[in-house]
Amino acid sequence: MKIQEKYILRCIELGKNGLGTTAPNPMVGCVITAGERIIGEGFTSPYGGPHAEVNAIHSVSHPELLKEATLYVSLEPCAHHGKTPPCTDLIIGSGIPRVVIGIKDPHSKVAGKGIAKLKAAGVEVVCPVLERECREHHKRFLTFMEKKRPYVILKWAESADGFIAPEKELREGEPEPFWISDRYSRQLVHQWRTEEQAILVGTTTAVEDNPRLTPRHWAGKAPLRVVVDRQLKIPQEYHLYDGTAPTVFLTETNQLPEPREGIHYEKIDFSGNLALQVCERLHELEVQSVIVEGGRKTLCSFIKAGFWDEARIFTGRFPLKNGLKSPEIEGKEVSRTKIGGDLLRILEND
Ligand SMILES: NC(=O)C1=CN([C@@H]2O[C@H](COP(=O)(O)OP(=O)(O)OC[C@H]3O[C@@H](n4cnc5c(N)ncnc54)[C@H](OP(=O)(O)O)[C@@H]3O)[C@@H](O)[C@H]2O)C=CC1
Ligand SMILES: Nc1c(N[C@@H]2O[C@H](COP(=O)(O)O)[C@@H](O)[C@H]2O)[nH]c(=O)[nH]c1=O
Ligand SMILES: [Zn+2]
Repeated sequence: MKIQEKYILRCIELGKNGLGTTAPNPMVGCVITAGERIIGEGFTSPYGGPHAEVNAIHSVSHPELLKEATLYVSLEPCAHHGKTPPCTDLIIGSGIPRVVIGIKDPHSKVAGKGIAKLKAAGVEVVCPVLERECREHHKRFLTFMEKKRPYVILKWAESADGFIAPEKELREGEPEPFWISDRYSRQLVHQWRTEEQAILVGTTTAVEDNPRLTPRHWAGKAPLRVVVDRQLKIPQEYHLYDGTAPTVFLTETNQLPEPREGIHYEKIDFSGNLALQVCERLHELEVQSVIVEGGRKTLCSFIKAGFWDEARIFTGRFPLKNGLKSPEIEGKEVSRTKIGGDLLRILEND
């Protein structure tokens, strides 16, 4: 079979339309070709809706062409009944003779069963194709399945001389964030918040900044707010208790306040490795990705445990001369971009 890698790249582009809405489902893309023409395309609908293959097959306006078509898909089609029926059944039923798959699905309910089912029905299958690109695209889902923890994105803003917060004297008055990065970076951060399932901060950040942690400057879904609060010292009149987004407090205390809508408490063990405890609990809660937005102690506990995948670091234009040092981190720098007056570096944990 002649495989056209460009159609798998197109699947990846299509799949990106599902960023932030499909989880815990993967954001799959699918292209159907007949000869040299694309006759159908689709991507995963928001969670609970049809999968990419179903949307692509239903987008074909001349279904008789399916008998000679090739279906390209970034991830192995499912073979099990989940919230929707198996995609393999629809592919086989529609008479598509060839399927080109980016990568196998590690989900225990699929893991090769989709490919086996297609082959058993006489469908010609090719897999993997552009494996590196498909793994990068499906990194959140794959990390969750393979490492049994969410994909972890560390994020902070540091001054030109490497501080993430000024000295206490500069922060008199109401608790609120001290802005180091500029408004363009802030908008980008709000976009990122809509792309991940959860956002996490440490106790001191919650107490000193009274953050909202919502994506107010970008349209999209607010992530689950997760706050480390061992002894529940964050005042209940703070924004994290305002009910504007579901919020989980990770605590060790049994004395929980009166229940409030959207506010949940999860007990974790604070005696050991915090990052490990957090990752295990988020895995149980089916959270596939989390942005850790500080502060220093919290970021350092994830770095020390090696539980991070990306670090997104803004460097502002101005020095602070003193204050709280930014975390020390080693990783492979994959990009450097100017965002307004700031420099954004992205590191990967290699
Ligand atoms: N520029 C930026 O991008 C950002 C700056 N900041 C700034 O950073 C400052 C806060 O940073 P920092 O003081 O390091 O505090 P953190 O926000 O990281 O919170 C640390 C606290 O969380 C609790 N905690 C319990 N166990 C652990 C553990 N194992 N690891 C980490 N924390 C644990 C502790 O509180 P307890 O003892 O009560 O249990 C600890 O003191 C603030 O001034 C904030 O404004 C914050 C975020 C981003
Ligand atoms: N100071 C600082 C950041 N601070 C982070 O943003 C949180 C505030 O979020 P919100 O209340 O939703 O606006 C704050 O608690 C901390 O986690 N972020 C940045 O991109 N740049 C900055 O200079
Ligand atoms: Zn499916």
